Amino acid sequence: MRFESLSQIAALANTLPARDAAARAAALARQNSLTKPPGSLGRLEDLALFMAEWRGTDRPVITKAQALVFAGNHGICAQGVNPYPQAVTAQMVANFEHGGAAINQLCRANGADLSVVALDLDNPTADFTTGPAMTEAETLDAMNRGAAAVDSGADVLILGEMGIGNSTIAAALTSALFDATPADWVGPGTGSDAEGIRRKIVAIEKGLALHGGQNAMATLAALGGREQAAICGAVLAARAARIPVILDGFICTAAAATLHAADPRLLDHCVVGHASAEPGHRRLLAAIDKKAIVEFDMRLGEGSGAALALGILRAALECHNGMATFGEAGVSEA
Ligand SMILES: Cc1cc2ncn([C@H]3O[C@H](COP(=O)(O)O)[C@@H](O)[C@H]3O)c2cc1C
Ligand SMILES: O=C(O)c1cccnc1
Repeated sequence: MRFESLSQIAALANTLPARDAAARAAALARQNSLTKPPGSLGRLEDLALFMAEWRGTDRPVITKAQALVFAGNHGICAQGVNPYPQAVTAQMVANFEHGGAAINQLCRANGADLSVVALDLDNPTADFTTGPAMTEAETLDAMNRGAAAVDSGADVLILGEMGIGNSTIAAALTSALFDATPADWVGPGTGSDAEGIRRKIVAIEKGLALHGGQNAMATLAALGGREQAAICGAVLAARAARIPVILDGFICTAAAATLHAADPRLLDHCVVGHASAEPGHRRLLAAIDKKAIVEFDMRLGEGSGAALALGILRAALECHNGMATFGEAGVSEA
């Protein structure tokens, strides 16, 4: 999949694959024949049907789970919005590569193959308080790198991000896309105090004054960053290959929410792994009408909440595929 222009993105909702209603119906029929009262596995049943309708089979399996973490650096750090220095982005990329980060452990625990894609870390995007963060060409390049990283042989894709300062980027995007009250979207990120949070709000207000009122993809270019654009590219490439996606916390979901603002159908194949403790995430989940799989008071990023939720998804499919039917087990029905 290659993106040539930002103005073509919204219309992809008309041409990309849609849910397979027949596979979903067949999976539901199986589910209702399994040795349990109908619906008694709650959201595990919803997840199995979600996998069925995107994989196009009544017995979906996860043979290969791919996890992708995109990393980028941000000019907005010049506004003092980040407690940690920008150098931490590259240092954490090295940590991912050496297996020392939380995401490495959560991928191993839940059976995902992790790749990290560092996007021009030595060349941060522009400070959006003084001009657009990215040109259209830079945005498209990052989207294409995100799309190219997707393994079309995967059965599920976990997405995450690393980029010091990007909790401000996420709140800027959600303010511009959903409602222009930055104070409703900003939070501590890695640990900003009240003064730091005030600096975030001021920076976002300046960004909205300069770049507000544009369409969703132009907003991504003006206020977003490379890892946000790469997440959008990966979400779309996954859709083209009918690969369901697990989004992570506030920052990852805010990136993908750009696509929702372009056309809500573009996120039909995405679930949200966890509800982050970053306060804007709850509000964002309501705005895009999605319910997180788990709520574990995590606020890390890196794809950590999505990787944790992969374990739940695997459990859902073990039940769906492995349980006996009433007939097979000789159990009496109601
Ligand atoms: C050691 C470390 C590991 C991380 N892993 C993810 N993040 C998370 O924190 C950053 C966003 O927060 P802020 O906007 O406050 O900079 C992102 O890089 C995000 O992935 C980390 C942050 C740190 C410091
Ligand atoms: O929810 C997130 O994605 C998040 C929250 C704080 C810091 N980094 C990421």
